[in-house]
Amino acid sequence: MRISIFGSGYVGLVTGACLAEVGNHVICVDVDAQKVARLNQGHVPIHEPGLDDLIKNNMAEKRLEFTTDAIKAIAFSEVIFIAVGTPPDEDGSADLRYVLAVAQSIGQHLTEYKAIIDKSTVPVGTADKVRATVQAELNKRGVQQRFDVISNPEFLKEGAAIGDFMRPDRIIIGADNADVEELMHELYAPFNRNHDRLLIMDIRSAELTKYAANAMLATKISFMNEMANLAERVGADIEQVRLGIGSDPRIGFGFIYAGCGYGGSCFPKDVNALERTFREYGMEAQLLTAVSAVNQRQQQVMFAKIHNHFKGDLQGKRFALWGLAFKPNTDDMREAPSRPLMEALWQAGAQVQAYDPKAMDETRRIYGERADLTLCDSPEAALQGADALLVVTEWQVFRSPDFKLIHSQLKNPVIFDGRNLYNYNRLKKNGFSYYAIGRGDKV
Ligand SMILES: NC(=O)c1ccc[n+]([C@@H]2O[C@H](COP(=O)([O-])OP(=O)(O)OC[C@H]3O[C@@H](n4cnc5c(N)ncnc54)[C@H](O)[C@@H]3O)[C@@H](O)[C@H]2O)c1
Ligand SMILES: O=c1ccn([C@@H]2O[C@H](COP(=O)(O)OP(=O)(O)O[C@H]3O[C@H](CO)[C@@H](O)[C@H](O)[C@H]3O)[C@@H](O)[C@H]2O)c(=O)[nH]1
Repeated sequence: MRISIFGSGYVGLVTGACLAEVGNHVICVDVDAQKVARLNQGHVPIHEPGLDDLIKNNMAEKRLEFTTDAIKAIAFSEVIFIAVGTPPDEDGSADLRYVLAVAQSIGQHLTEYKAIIDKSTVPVGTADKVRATVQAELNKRGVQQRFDVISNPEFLKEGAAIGDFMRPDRIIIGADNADVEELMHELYAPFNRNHDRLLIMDIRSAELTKYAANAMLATKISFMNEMANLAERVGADIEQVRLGIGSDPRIGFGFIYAGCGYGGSCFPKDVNALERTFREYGMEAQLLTAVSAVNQRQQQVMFAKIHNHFKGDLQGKRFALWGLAFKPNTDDMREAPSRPLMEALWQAGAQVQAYDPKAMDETRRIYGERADLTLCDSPEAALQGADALLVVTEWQVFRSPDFKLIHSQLKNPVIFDGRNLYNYNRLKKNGFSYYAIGRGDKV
């Protein structure tokens, strides 16, 4: 098929590369001319495992191209994906201005039938707004032209995005007629060979499914974080509780890891946006309000433990910080728990010596040069002369470190582990002060 994709971010690039990989001809459009120029030179702006090769190979095979030329992309394609950002507005609701700008542009240039597929995460009712925006532009031009709007929310996880797209658990399609259902079956056939992964439903249900999925996952995490805080008080170990409850298949092991809070570009924003949707309809989202509040508090828990350990005196202290990205296998720092932690430490007069396998450039971009932040070349370099080690992101490389080396490099053998990576008793036995999340240390 001939496909165009508006938005060359995480979702647009992965969608474009994967659809090109199975033989489609894909044009990716972005308004960021610099990004497009760099993509055309083979420079992929994000770290996502496998994405570089997929993009380069498909560009070389001339199945994938990048442009700022929306008119060319609209004219070329039978199917148009909208995969632009839907960042939070001031009140927490999803800002639809980028989605509707694409819809407007489609309406201005539509000359033959197109299927418009919304892949961005958008509140219930957005497909209607997209349809109305396109139609208004057609009306202005006095053009009568049929088009369809389809909801097809994306469920990829950063760091595992290619696998998620190529081998999806499910492909949600919100459609309102049989022709587009058939078109969607054809589009997704290469990803749908062994089991039928397509779940076709009405458009509003598809739009709500996306928010409900993220809100459920965020709820599981906040629930466990709340339990972890209780576990500390009552002398229980959340890691044992996790194993104990996860083995009940009705609960499952996924997304029940306690830690220093969830981050990323999706959970915080989508939980808030869903809460706003409740309010818009005169309802109160009691559970979701609590899920967000628990997460915000959880992002402060590591700092509270550090503050208590050092009896409030953090002025001039130095901290080795392992992990800046919001999760492993990405360089994405959006809403990363490392950020409020570093900012609180700086506020208290402390210095940070940080290392992350992929997010160093992004950290430099966000914070620039500052005297209280040193970006180190290795996890070991970050340790030198530090008063304690803080583990914020569970990169594989941090899982089995050389504890003797850590002991010798740190000024004090103290570890604050925001991801419960280490053996609590062994570290205590080896002379470390070890603070994890929900593991019995009543600081
Ligand atoms: N990042 C994820 O893991 C993920 C997963 C599932 C769903 N989503 C959702 O998908 C959407 C996109 O997320 P993302 O992380 O890829 O965003 P992103 O911020 O990484 O990328 C969005 C891109 O859209 C471009 N853009 C803005 N206006 C445009 C226009 N009019 N025409 C063409 N391009 C335009 C921007 O320049 C940017 O490059 C959001 O709604 C998000 O909630 C994200
Ligand atoms: O048990 C867990 C699992 C995750 N996290 C944290 O939760 C955040 C989000 O993790 P994850 O869901 O793996 O990453 P995302 O790439 O943000 O993916 C989520 O958000 C995407 C955007 O909507 C959806 O497409 C995905 O299905 C959904 O998992 C990260 O900070 C994790 O550290 C925990 O604290 N405990």
